[in-house]
Amino acid sequence: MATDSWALAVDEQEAAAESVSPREETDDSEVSSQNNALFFTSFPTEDRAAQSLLNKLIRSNLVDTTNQVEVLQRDPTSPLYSVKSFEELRLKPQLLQGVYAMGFNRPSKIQENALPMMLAEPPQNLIAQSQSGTGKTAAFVLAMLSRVEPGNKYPQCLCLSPTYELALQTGKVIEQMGKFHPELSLAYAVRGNKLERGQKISEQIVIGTPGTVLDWCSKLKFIDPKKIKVFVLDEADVMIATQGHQDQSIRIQRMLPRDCQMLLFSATFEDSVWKFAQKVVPDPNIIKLKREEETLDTIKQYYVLCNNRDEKFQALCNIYGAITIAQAMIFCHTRKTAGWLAGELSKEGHQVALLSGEMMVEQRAAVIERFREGKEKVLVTTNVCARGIDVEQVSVVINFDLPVDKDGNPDNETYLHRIGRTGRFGKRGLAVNMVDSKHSMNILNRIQEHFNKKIEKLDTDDLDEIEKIAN
Ligand SMILES: Nc1ncnc2c1ncn2[C@@H]1O[C@H](COP(=O)(O)OP(=O)(O)OP(=O)(O)O)[C@@H](O)[C@H]1O
Repeated sequence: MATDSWALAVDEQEAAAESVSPREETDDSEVSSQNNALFFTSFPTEDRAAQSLLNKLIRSNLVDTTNQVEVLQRDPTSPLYSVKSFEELRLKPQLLQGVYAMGFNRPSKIQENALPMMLAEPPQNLIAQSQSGTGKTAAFVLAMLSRVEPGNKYPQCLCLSPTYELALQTGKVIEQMGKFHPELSLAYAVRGNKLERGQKISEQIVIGTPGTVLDWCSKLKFIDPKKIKVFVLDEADVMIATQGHQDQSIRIQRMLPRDCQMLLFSATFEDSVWKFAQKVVPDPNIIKLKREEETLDTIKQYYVLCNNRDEKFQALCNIYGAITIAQAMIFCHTRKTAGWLAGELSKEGHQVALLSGEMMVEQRAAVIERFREGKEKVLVTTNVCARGIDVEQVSVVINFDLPVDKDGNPDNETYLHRIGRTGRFGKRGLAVNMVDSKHSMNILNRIQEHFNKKIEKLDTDDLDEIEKIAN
């Protein structure tokens, strides 16, 4: 594909429209004098004595942070492996405190490799790929927190997320990691955060979705883009490959100073997107995975043969009947199927949450929050939730429908992001794909070929077999 025609055409199909809903980008820049305390955060200092004790316990390993992670962080073939400690990464003391308070013992591979590049002087650009759930967010958040000058009360770091709920999630990570830096503050440039016209914001870090950030930088002038030192694109490939996001991101980039540091992160980069990224980011450092490294061995992948939707539902019930599932995410192709499935699961007595693209972004964020808190154990969704969402307890991902693009071809990137909602940071995960036709078997085979990874067949009528895969 030529680099100038790489952008995906606006997707006509409902399913693709879900992948990144444009909803959060519509008309979110109205000006009002509403109270926005929710969207502006300064970082409080906590009880330091208690915190320092906790830090010591964590460092001395008296507070357990799952054995599995410990083991993987010592395995050179694991993406969590690291030879360095956080101290060796030369983070500021307040950030070290933040990192340890979050329960992190050692950096992951991407953190160990990317941080020195991101913190080098003079600042260097970076395009980085690392598997889902391996700590990319923490990596670029630490870079931003390291680069801001707290005494300067204006935005210096700008981070773009493709969706409202991801922006909120990343914002929470910034707040947690920066909480020992009381003089730092964060603004959320998202739909619903309405400011007085003419206001200049004083927060040093801004996290937001592209449409709102663009308005804040241009039309509304809440941010002076010329003062931005670090520009982060999270889920960079989807930002580049989605027409609306791409236009907005490029327009923001053009307003930034020439020497502004650009950091692009994602778990996946389709070839044409990767080439484009290299074109728009001057002299980047590059961290790229080989194709066979993209999938995580900690996520076991299976498929189930069915003949129709009802059989897929029955297979799902059998899985639930055989194994204990902490929390599950189930992906459907359309809102309609997601709605139907959520209804059927509820009838079976499951606590189900439904999340799809037609919901208001605030509603979507609330649904995710309830799911994160464990109020619902099953989240039925579409591609709108395929990326980035980090809920530790998700032990199973079900592809009720396999991910396909608008031409009906396998959407390998979405597949990887969907199954990556489980198996976060060394946890074990299970991904089950429902295959209901020759066509979907063909899709599955092509996904296997793409990643050169065998997806095993599972007979869901055999309860013993299901039990085995969960062990
Ligand atoms: N060094 C670390 N030690 C322990 N846990 C960590 C560390 N770094 C990150 N984590 C945790 O691992 C989980 C996954 O991290 P994160 O969300 O940053 O992954 P990601 O690579 O951005 O994933 P995705 O590709 O899905 O967006 C989070 O819950 C995070 O708190």
